[in-house]
Amino acid sequence: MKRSSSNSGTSSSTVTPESVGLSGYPVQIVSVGDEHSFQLEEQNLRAILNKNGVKNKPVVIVSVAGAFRKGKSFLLNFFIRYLNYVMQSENHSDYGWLDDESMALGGFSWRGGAERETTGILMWSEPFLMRTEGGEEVAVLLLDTQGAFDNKSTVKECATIFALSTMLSSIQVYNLHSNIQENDLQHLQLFTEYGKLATSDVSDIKPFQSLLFLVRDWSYPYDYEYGIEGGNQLLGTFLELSPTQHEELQLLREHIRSCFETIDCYLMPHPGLGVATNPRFDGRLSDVEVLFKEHLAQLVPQLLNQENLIIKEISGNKVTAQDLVEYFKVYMEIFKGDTLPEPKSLVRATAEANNLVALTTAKSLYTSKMESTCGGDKPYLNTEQLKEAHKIFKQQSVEAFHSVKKIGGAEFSSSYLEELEHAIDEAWENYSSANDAKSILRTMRTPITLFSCFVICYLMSGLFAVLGISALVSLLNAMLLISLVLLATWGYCRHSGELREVGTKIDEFAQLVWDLALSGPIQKISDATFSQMTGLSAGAPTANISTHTDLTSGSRITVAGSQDSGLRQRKVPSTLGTVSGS
Ligand SMILES: Nc1nc2c(ncn2[C@@H]2O[C@H](COP(=O)(O)OP(=O)(O)OP(=O)(O)O)[C@@H](O)[C@H]2O)c(=O)[nH]1
Ligand SMILES: [Mg+2]
Repeated sequence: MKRSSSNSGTSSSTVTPESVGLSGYPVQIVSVGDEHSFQLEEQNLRAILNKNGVKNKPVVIVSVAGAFRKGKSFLLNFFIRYLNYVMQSENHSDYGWLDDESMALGGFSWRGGAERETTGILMWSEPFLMRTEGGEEVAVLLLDTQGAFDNKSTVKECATIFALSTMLSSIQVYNLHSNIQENDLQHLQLFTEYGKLATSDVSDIKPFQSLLFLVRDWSYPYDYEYGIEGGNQLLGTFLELSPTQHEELQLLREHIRSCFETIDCYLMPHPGLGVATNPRFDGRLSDVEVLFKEHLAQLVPQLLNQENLIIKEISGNKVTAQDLVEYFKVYMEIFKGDTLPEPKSLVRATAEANNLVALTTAKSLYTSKMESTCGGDKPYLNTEQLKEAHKIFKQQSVEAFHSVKKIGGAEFSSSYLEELEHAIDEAWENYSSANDAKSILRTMRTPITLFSCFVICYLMSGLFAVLGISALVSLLNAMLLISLVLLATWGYCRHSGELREVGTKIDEFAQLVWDLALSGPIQKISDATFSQMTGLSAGAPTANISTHTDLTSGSRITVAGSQDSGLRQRKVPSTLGTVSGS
């Protein structure tokens, strides 16, 4: 996983993570190519999200976005300090997390100076495994983003970074400076349109979860005091709808409120000139204004303590770390164009990823069950039992697919369902032939058949010789010879790996002989053994109740169902709601 190196700024220190004892480091996951194009660093992203112990965990994604040079990375590093402290402390308490006033601030690269520092989008290399208030273990991911409105980025570039981080985060911190301005809302315009479309049919799902307007260097505490109360009063005024407002402003405010589950505002005091203008400032708290520290101590837990962690959800489904890769890929595709995507193509992109994730999850359910039933190291399984297992696991997999709420409607999902069933049927072919290969009978069928022919011909020719029917004797001798030659040739082909077609032809011939002449009697012997052992007459379907062993847990399952299928007959919902499914 490639770590990102901090730009060699013209001014003060950029404190490296290891210099402050951090084992994690910033990883570039979206880089800016020439021509202002964006590139997903998929390998880097997978290296973080596909880690064992992380990939199946629901994710909390905290992103900080906004104008450049406004302390975004600086703030994120206090998030890192807080999360590390809580993870390492006794019973995960955050008490005293800011006590160390002499420690320099490391993590995402930050520094003073006029030139921008952060480019693209970076993710902290170590997800923080935390427990939510409900006790669910989640992976907390931190995203640092390229600042907007600098002299090197196009408007589209800034809007794309902001859009990507908003689409992908569960908590978007919108980092503003000194006040909330009307144009700050313009950035949210795209989401209001997207939000309307994405939730058009299901009003109880909001497309985005938490948006925090974080106003840095707030200088009017006499109007609205520092903190979340003052901030939400300011926000209330700012987002207020009034009849005298222009319709456009009214619509924007209405839609913003309808897009985010929670919208808050926090007013942060100025950290002091030592922070803002001292080129040698290294982030130690002893150089920071007391009031700023006090509000850090309030703001950061407000976002990150376990009661406030917000799990990323898309169309009502929790997103796991490995799902997130699919969403990143689809969104990167859609933002690749020269212009910002239309809201409806954003909805389509989300629907694609949402269905893809449902398909991948359902498919891995099938393969994990089949692996534990007839995987590589499992012994040969009777074909009928294996077929039954396949049917049951396929049914469960389809049900799992349908259980995920979908965006885009049943029509859109049907192609993914077909793809899932096709993939399962393909996998079934492999499992069934792999299982066959384990059956001695199957692998040795050709030599067993040829050798049985040889013995039968030998015995028969002896019998007919005694009876004096010479024509049959010579015929049987010829057949005996042929089976011997075929057996020797087959052995050579298998051993040397040459003349494969000849070997296959001999297998086909032996299969034919087996089906015609041998399988019947052998089947009778095995049925007799089966009824001897179970007291049941083999093969006859039991009226309406079929029992089978749940081949994963080994427990016996009795299912009501038609005589021959032994399957739970369950009607699969035919259509799904446009946004939320069955
Ligand atoms: N005035 C002020 N300066 C701050 C604040 N927080 C950090 N800084 C300073 O702002 C400068 C930039 O900090 P960064 O964290 O690199 O800013 P950024 O927003 O990540 O900048 P880009 O990566 O270029 O987008 C540093 O000198 C910080 O010390 C704040 O709340 N107010
Ligand atoms: Mg930065």
